Amino acid sequence: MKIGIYGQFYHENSEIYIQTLLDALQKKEAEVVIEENFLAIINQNQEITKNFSEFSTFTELDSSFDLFFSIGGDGTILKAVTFVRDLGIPIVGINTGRLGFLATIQKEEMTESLNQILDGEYSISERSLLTVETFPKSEEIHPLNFALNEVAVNRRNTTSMIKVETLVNNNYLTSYWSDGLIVSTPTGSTGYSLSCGGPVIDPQANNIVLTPIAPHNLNARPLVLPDSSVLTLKVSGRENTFLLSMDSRIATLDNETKIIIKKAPFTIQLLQLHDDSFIKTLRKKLLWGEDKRN
Ligand SMILES: NC(=O)c1ccc[n+]([C@@H]2O[C@H](COP(=O)([O-])OP(=O)(O)OC[C@H]3O[C@@H](n4cnc5c(N)ncnc54)[C@H](O)[C@@H]3O)[C@@H](O)[C@H]2O)c1
Ligand SMILES: Nc1ncnc2c1ncn2[C@@H]1O[C@H](COP(=O)(O)OP(=O)(O)OP(=O)(O)O)[C@@H](O)[C@H]1O
Repeated sequence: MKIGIYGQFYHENSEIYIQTLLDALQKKEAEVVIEENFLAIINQNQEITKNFSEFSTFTELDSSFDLFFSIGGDGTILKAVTFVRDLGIPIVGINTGRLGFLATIQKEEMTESLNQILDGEYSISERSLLTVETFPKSEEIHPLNFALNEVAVNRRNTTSMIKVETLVNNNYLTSYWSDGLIVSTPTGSTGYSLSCGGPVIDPQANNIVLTPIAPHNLNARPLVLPDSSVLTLKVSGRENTFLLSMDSRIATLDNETKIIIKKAPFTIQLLQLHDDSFIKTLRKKLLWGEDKRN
């Protein structure tokens, strides 16, 4: 069994979870490869007797890996996606962060969950992504021109609204006068899009959602589309530039840049324990069903 491990940060209670994971993998005689910066942080903070192999970029990973563990919160999982990309390696999120909406394992249930996973007792939740192309081409967005949660355009360095001219499959839809516009996947529908009034979309639904950010056109509402839709955006406004975000990554683009957003040709496999489900996550993380009247 060949395992990749990635984390962004190390804080007071990381040690126990990292050691628990390494011990469980050692018991299974797994080959463990740790992202080089994370390995350096671990070595600075805790005694590790074994010399682990390390990787630094996507190019050093391949489909021979069986699992890819992300130790942190959702932000760390989003960064882990930039290593795994289209390799089809199942991602296992261990939540040592705050919300941990995307995580597979909550730290309190780590040992039991790890045993199930290493015994193959899990399923895969396949998640669609979005890709972005711009004209003129922006080197800033490449090579990570994809997003698991959402692609968004936002005003930059101004309190003035931007205008987001939006076409769906080359048919003019509308121009959003707003702080910005979110194009979200089902996975991202519980992230930024939800905070801006977007709907929750089951990850198995083949949809995307356009959610405007504080739209001034008061009749503007989130729009759910088939994920086969190709979107063309063109931003203008008082400032000469605007922000394009892909999950946690941002780029500054010039007004009038043509942005093409469509479904990515690859998916991300999020590992899911047998007794977990999206519905259960809604209850656990968004506290659905917690109404005292129930
Ligand atoms: N106002 C907002 O709600 C807002 C603003 C910016 C970004 N975000 C989200 O944060 C993501 C980046 O995560 P980060 O940790 O780097 O940023 P962060 O540190 O600002 O945390 C954003 C919060 O959103 C949660 N989150 C991220 N993806 C989620 C998802 N798919 N479903 C439910 N909650 C999710 C994270 O757990 C975290 O609590 C973006 O992709 C975007 O979806 C939300
Ligand atoms: N800029 C930072 N500097 C230091 N530690 C950070 C920083 N950002 C996040 N962390 C810590 O690193 C861990 C992983 O961060 P990550 O962004 O993945 O999770 P989070 O955003 O805190 O949690 P979640 O995304 O699940 O709400 C978290 O426990 C968090 O406390």
